[in-house]
Amino acid sequence: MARSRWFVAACAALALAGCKDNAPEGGVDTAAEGGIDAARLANAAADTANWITYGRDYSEQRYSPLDQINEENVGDLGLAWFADLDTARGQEGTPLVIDGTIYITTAWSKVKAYDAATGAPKWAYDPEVPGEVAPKACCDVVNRGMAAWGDRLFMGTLDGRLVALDRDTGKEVWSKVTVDRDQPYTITGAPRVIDGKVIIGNSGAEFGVRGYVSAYDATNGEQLWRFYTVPGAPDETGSEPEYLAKARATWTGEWWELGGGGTVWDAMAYDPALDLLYIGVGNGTPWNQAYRSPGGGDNLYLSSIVAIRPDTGEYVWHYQTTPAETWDFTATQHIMLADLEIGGRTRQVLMQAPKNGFFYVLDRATGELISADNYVPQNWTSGIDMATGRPIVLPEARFDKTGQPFIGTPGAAGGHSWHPMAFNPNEGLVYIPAIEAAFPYFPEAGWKPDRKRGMNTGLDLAAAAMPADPAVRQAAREATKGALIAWDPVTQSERWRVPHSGPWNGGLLSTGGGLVFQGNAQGNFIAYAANDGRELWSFHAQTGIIAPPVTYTVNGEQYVALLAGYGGVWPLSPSGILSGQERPLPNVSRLLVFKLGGSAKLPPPPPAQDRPLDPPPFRGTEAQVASGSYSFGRYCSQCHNDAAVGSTVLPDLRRSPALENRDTWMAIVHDGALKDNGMVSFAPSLTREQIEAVRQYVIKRANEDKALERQGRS
Ligand SMILES: O=C(O)c1cc(C(=O)O)c2c(n1)C(=O)C(=O)c1cc(C(=O)O)[nH]c1-2
Ligand SMILES: [Ca+2]
Repeated sequence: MARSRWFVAACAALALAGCKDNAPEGGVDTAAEGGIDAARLANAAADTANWITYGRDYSEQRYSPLDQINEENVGDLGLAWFADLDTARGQEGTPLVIDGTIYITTAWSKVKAYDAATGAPKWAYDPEVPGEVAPKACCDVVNRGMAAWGDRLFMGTLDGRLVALDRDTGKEVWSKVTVDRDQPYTITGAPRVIDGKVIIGNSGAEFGVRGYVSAYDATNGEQLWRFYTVPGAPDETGSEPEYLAKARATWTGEWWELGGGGTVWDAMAYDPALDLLYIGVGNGTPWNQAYRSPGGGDNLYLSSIVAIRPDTGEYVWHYQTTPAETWDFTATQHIMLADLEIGGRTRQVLMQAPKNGFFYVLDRATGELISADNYVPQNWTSGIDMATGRPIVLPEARFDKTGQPFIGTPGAAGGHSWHPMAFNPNEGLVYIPAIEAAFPYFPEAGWKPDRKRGMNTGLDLAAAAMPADPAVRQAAREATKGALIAWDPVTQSERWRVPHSGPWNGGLLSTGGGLVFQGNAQGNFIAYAANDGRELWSFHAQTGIIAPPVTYTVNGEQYVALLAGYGGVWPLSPSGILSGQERPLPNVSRLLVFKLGGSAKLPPPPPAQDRPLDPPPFRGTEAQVASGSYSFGRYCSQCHNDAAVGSTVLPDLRRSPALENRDTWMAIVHDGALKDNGMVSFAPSLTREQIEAVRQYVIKRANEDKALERQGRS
């Protein structure tokens, strides 16, 4: 096939020496006139009016040169318009803005389009994800965004579809199921489009799946290639590509039974000149390596950054951040590309601040480790051995080997999660929405997987539950924080930081106006000075913010937009007392759009509707509490919080009216009365006796917390 129109255009636009013809024989060429094509995507960084791909451009820098809103005038920023959303779950999406229209994805994989200047709704799309899919999602029913190509938009749905929508009408053009629906796969991450190929990963490594990314033809949804991140069952040995055969030698036991993990659930980036697609690979299943790969081994390509050819899915290089990972240390975090002056020469680098707490700078052509240093405190490692590129792991951290509990820092939430970072080329800084939170890893002796319900971690999540002890709780609160960190990737050092009272804050935007924007758990959307972190402006959004902002122009006027709506893993799974919120904020999901002089007002916040903590008296037995506590940790705490100390996004079971009545509880937990809301039946995994024991456990927990509340010591 001759060089296609778009490709010549992209090369000309980029003036890239390395730009070469790599279109496959009979490959796709779906660039539409006036739509998004390769040239437009390659030029996205300079296209300040728009935000046409997840990370703003293929390098995922989330830096916009726009400077109409700047350090001098940001105090005049005000709400231009807002739109209420029809879900009250975590909003993590990055909007796309294309030629005056803003497109968002919300929780439950819904899509909406609005006039980007006025907020007039244009269309809405609902893929009608069945509520029953929710428990397959480890970390809320979230969606992070879309990709654009031609006159279409592409998104993954929580139930594993890749959907193509007509950008003008929101009508579905095609839809493909990208996963085995009998397995606990979901999709939360945004696809990317390269050369008419839609690249999409998936999620599920807390439960038991085999990770991969796939490419689909944007024209018709035909699958073009699939790249597995971990080797499959032994019967695949003969047919597997070399990179998987190499990986096979780094595993032992029967890892394929639970899939091995290695999901590509968030980060991707693309270098058009090198023609390399970078994917971030997640943790293993189960977390505890003693059960996953009992003889040890690096378990490639878990926790790795892998470079692949977007045309063919061919492996090029990899860098494993955490060999033999056992702490849920994903390397799925934001992958950002930049050209930096290091050691007197310009290096083409790839940067990542994955969960394990190291900030990595790699050569993105070769995967060579240039430097790494910790951006948050760590207690699992004493640093990186630069000769091998491997972390030096402290023996006590390997709970899988010692069989002893380990309180790890960073923990399973990571030093940084999916919340996007941002770059400022003028300051030479990467801004990191960092997390400082430990996790109690208690290995479970004699652990057995459950393929039907609940997480498969190989840990005893009940043994590590937060006790009703005010001193322990206070210590945990003090140790659980967040920060906006301005990181110099050349010197691997922190230039400044803004401390946050809680760990779970919003993704970032950096602008040519010398600003860094971030929302936080307290519900404040704040503009900081890019050079020293001074707070310059703030807006209260009535709900916690986790999503990253974007910026764009319409008719020459600059706007800043973001989704508000607290959720994601933190409000669902860790104890609700570790939110860092001064007062619990409800989920009020909205799209908020700001401009200079904007004067729109939000309606008054909804009244606090917390039911009082007023449980029935505890009349259960100690045996019930022991059984119920174990089941709660394994099956319930994923969504209803550690030790049942709820937050504001999902029902706080300590306050549930169903606690009063055994039959009501059974109708919900055993019979699945609320399955359409996501609360499925747990009968496949738990007997009626065990379900009743969970009720008794929650009643006991609620009474303990009520007693503390009375003493004013919760
Ligand atoms: O292993 C996986 O497949 C997987 C998927 C996801 C996801 O899709 O949201 C998360 C995680 N892991 C994870 O470890 C994690 O901390 C996490 C946080 C969030 C979130 O949206 O708040 N998702 C996920
Ligand atoms: Ca995970």
